[in-house]
Amino acid sequence: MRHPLVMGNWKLNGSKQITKELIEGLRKELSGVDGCGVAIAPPAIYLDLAKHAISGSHIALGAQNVDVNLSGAFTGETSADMLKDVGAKYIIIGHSERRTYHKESDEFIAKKFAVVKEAGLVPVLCIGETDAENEAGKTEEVCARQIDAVLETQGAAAFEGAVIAYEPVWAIGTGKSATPAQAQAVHKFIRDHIAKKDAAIAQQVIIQYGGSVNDKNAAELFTQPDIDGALVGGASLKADAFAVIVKAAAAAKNA
Ligand SMILES: O=C(CO)COP(=O)(O)O
Repeated sequence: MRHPLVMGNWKLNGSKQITKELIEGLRKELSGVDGCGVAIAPPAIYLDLAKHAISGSHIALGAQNVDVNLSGAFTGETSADMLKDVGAKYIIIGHSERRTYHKESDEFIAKKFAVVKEAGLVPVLCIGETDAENEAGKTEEVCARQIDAVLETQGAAAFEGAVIAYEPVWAIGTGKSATPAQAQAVHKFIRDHIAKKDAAIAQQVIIQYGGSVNDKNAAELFTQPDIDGALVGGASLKADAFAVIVKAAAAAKNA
């Protein structure tokens, strides 16, 4: 039985003060909420502070990126071992903002996937099509290609305990979420695509939806059978809105 996971991707936002206050707010709002995994991914520089602030709560720590190398002359990078050392568990890789602004390729992201698994951490593999690809009817082709980069190099077993986040690029930060039916169709395609290699692995993989998820639209998204929580950007910066999303996922799970 899959558990939903709601994860906040803070992106390039926050400060020491905001990190402490946001986590304090989340702890209050989420106490007693059960049935849904919760994680936050603050900027790397605040991970250690966040780890202390979430201590004793159910909130897990995530990171927004990782390097493919474990150590050495790679100025400015952060390794999987370092993320593990500070207590991060869920590592976002392949976010569309990194694919776009940092020209990360499917192959490079697949290497990150392997490094994260090797460190015993959980990859959160972001995939999704652009507006133009969507218009051209290439959604499934793009998602399959982005998943195949991992499937064909590491096999279906690599997805055991892993998380996939379907984030259509046109829905990110636009206020224009995919409809529950649209997202469900793609989530089912993704699960079926993995099932062609290994049905059991496909059944257990968590597939989050991401892209303009907020406190108003979350509950309906979570009624869909293949939507296992969400990767939340903007709304994860407000404790009350993020808590509503977590509670909606927990309620859908317990329904
Ligand atoms: O990119 C996202 C999460 O990784 C989604 O961002 P928004 O929720 O702000 O659209």
